[in-house]
Amino acid sequence: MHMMGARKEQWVKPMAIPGANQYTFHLEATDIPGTFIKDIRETMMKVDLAIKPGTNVEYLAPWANQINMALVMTVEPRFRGQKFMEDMMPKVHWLRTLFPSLDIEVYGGVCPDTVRKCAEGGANMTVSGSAIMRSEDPRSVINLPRNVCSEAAQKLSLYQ
Ligand SMILES: O=C(CO)[C@@H](O)[C@H](O)COP(=O)(O)O
Repeated sequence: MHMMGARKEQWVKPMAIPGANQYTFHLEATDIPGTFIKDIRETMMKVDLAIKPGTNVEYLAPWANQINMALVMTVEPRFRGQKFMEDMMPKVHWLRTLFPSLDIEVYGGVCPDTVRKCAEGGANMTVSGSAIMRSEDPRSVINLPRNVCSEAAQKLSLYQ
């Protein structure tokens, strides 16, 4: 679950009870990320921490060892079909360098033309909405990130 609305704290247990297994919240939306992480962890869900395009990635670093995944948003949260913000890739690369085993996701405007940039930056997970819905071959759009991310991860590990 990627929670973008207000009062996300109140939804932790209602999401866990029917079976959600991961809970993504935005760093910008809480003053108490540590408490929130602990509350999610207690439900046995994975903890994922997201940052919006305007947020400095260094604010995420103190929490990186307590989460399962960092989500670097490449559009402003809200609307489908926005343009991929390539200038977010340095954030992904910075996180990958500091936290080599952290899952890093990119979300927003990810399509066959942009997925390689995400993977080369260091993302190992991507989310696509519009690209799949608009494609005449949605299966290939779904499969491509898996192949591209795994190739890029191999290359990145060769350079380390
Ligand atoms: O939900 C959001 C952002 O909050 C939408 O921007 C889209 O769901 C992102 O996916 P794409 O359509 O850009 O792939």
